[in-house]
Amino acid sequence: MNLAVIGFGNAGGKVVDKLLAFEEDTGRSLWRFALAVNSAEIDLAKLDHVPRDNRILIGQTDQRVKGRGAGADPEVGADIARRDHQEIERAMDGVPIHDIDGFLVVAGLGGGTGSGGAPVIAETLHDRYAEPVYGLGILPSADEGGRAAFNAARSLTSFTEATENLICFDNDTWRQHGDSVEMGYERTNEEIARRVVTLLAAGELDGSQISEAAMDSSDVKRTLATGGVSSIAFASSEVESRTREQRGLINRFTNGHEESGPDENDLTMKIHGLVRKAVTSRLTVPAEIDSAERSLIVVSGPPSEFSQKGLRRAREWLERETDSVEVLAGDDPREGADRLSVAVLLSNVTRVDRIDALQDQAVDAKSNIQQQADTREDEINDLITDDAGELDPI
Ligand SMILES: Nc1nc2c(ncn2[C@@H]2O[C@H](COP(=O)(O)OP(=O)(O)OP(=O)(O)O)[C@@H](O)[C@H]2O)c(=O)[nH]1
Repeated sequence: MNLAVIGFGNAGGKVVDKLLAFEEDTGRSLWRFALAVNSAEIDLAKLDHVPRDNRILIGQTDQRVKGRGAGADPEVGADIARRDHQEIERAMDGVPIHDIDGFLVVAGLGGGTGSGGAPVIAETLHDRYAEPVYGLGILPSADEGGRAAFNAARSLTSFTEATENLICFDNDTWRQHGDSVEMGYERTNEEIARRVVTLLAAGELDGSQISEAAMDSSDVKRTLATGGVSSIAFASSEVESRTREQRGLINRFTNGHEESGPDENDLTMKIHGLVRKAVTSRLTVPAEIDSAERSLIVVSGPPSEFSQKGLRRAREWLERETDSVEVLAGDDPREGADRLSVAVLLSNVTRVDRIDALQDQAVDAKSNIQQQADTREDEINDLITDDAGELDPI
């Protein structure tokens, strides 16, 4: 696919930066336009890959923001996104609209700018362009507290409604003991980029080789066109360089039509095994896979490692596991790649415990926030006046 990507807020910008870095490192070219929008000047300055002219500071004239962020208040994030929409839209004029299959809006949902602003910009894009708008929403980890859960649960509803599909990534699931916050984010952002780029680069028109079972961007679009929330599974294995060269040679002699031979069974098992491994290991957000409406398998790597039989078996296996006939599978040839990677999109998953838990935490937080607001004025009064009311203020 070819996409325009927009990062909203601090996490949104950092993840977009990583998506661009991963694209560059792996010789892909799926991002046809990248924009970072934030209310904190300092966060925009830290980005490495988003071009300077494509970094937009919003909310500068808002007294609550003044270039320093939305203070984890999504109402502020939504307000400034609405108020400064013209500036954002002006920047979006640079999108090569005839060259893209859709938009991807990225944000962390636990804060203010991304949580409130991303659904607003998704809706604006939806109204202005015919191309589909997808979301990538990062859920806060449980230990970030009630306010982050409250923001994320509210944003999840509006972001899902404003997009064709919201791919979720759960920080709680990917947290590791011993990581500092920044180190943890650096690592998780790389994991996000690996998964999202491997999945969405399939079918990109970049002049690279087209294989017999090549994934088409319309397949990816169809799988994403369900509405709701999605999760990505991923696994990869190293390609031994000698084997790669040997297979490449055989492929050249047989014009890529090698159907059987001593290696064919190995390749079939390898691809089938990788798909099983991906789906049974950690997903971007843990979900019951048989609740997915549609799925898509992308196998990416050197074409000498591909096996159509392996792909077919993997698809049949996933159809059984998801109890659905809506499973598409294809490959994405990357000559020279040193890994064989599999990304599986589980689209419109409806049983996601982590989202239920986030909503429970948000409901508790809402009643705490309400309770504290109700009693706060009395408590302040109690503190600043004497018990018997004998003292007069000056
Ligand atoms: N995976 C990942 N999550 C992040 C990162 N930075 C922040 N987050 C998550 O994103 C949420 C929102 O944080 P930010 O993006 O900093 O907030 P913001 O949208 O800029 O909003 P304000 O700071 O209130 O203006 C946090 O609650 C974290 O859960 C990151 O680099 N990677």
